Amino acid sequence: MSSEIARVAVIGAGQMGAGIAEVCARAGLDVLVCEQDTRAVEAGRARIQHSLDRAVRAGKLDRAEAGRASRRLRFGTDLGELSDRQLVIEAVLEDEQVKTELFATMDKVVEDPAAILASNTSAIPIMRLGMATGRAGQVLGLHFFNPAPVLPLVEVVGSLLTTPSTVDRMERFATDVLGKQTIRAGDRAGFVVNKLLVPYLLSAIRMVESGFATAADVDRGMELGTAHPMGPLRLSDLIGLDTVAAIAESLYAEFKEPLYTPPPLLLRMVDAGLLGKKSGRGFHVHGGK
Ligand SMILES: CC(=O)CC(=O)SCCNC(=O)CCNC(=O)[C@H](O)C(C)(C)COP(=O)(O)OP(=O)(O)OC[C@H]1O[C@@H](n2cnc3c(N)ncnc32)[C@H](O)[C@@H]1OP(=O)(O)O
Ligand SMILES: NC(=O)C1=CN([C@@H]2O[C@H](COP(=O)(O)OP(=O)(O)OC[C@H]3O[C@@H](n4cnc5c(N)ncnc54)[C@H](OP(=O)(O)O)[C@@H]3O)[C@@H](O)[C@H]2O)C=CC1
Repeated sequence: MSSEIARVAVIGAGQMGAGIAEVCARAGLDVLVCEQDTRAVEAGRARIQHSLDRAVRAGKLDRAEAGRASRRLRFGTDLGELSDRQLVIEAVLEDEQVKTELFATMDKVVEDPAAILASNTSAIPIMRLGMATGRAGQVLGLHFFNPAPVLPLVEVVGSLLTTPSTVDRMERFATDVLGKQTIRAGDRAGFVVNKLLVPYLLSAIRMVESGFATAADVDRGMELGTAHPMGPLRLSDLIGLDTVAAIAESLYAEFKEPLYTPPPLLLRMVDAGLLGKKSGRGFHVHGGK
């Protein structure tokens, strides 16, 4: 059944939306990428091209196949173009109001009543997104990991109202079509991975905030001492400090446990526009965005 999905859309072409769109195009799907304006479209297009070129340089992707993947991507700014899509994956910023408004619009615009609406949210309960639509049975979380073309996992999250056939179908789609590996997670803020990962990132930020250790030493400690590919401050910078703060807010709102509260240093860095890799500076300075 999963092979029936040929026409997908990805909304948002930031670091995750671009990565998910690339994964879908490389899997042979017809991909529409929607962004807010032409500036964001061009930034998203460049992000995907850069990543495809990188895969070609690394010998992971044939140049001709990269060209075919590029040609499977179409970009636009008009959500009306979603009308013929069979699956829409939302990957805009981690803001519940923005996402619920978008789900309501997607529901109106996508014509096929059997089409599936998915969110790449890091932590927002799927039920809230489903309830913004008239098809909560076909709304679920498809949570990719950064960088999406590289990391194999997709968390599949059904809400209380998502039909079991939707969850089964999307699990097969993620494995058989996209070549990912899946786990199922319950519909609680943060699902499985972020509920474990984010308190660790917040603890590392608290260590830096208190002067207990420097960001460089915390990162070196975890990289050299536990073989993590990147330490928690560098990883927070990769994710985006605005996104880390938003995930912490969702976790705290759901569980009311102090370990989920965003440290003031994190909030001040977000206020200052020090968002990590995407803004050029966070806990570390980054050469490229
Ligand atoms: C917040 C959420 O909701 C959920 C999340 O995503 S949590 C964050 C999860 N992500 C992580 O934990 C990332 C941890 N870090 C890593 O896995 C690695 O450091 C990394 C893959 C990002 C980079 O790996 P590295 O070995 O340091 O660098 P590098 O050698 O440049 O890259 C390794 C490979 O990834 C590829 N790669 C790295 N960044 C990439 C990107 N942004 N896009 C595409 N490909 C990328 C490289 O091309 C390279 O491919 P080859 O092995 O085929 O050459
Ligand atoms: N970063 C990560 O490691 C991971 C993030 N996620 C989740 O993926 C989603 C996207 O995150 P990420 O790609 O990192 O974020 P980015 O900041 O890289 O991209 C966010 C995207 O949302 C767009 N956007 C901003 N405001 C609006 C709006 N009002 N309406 C529509 N689109 C808007 C942005 O466009 P513009 O450029 O014009 O502002 C941009 O394309 C979030 O839900 C996040 O939690 C999931 C897994 C990992």
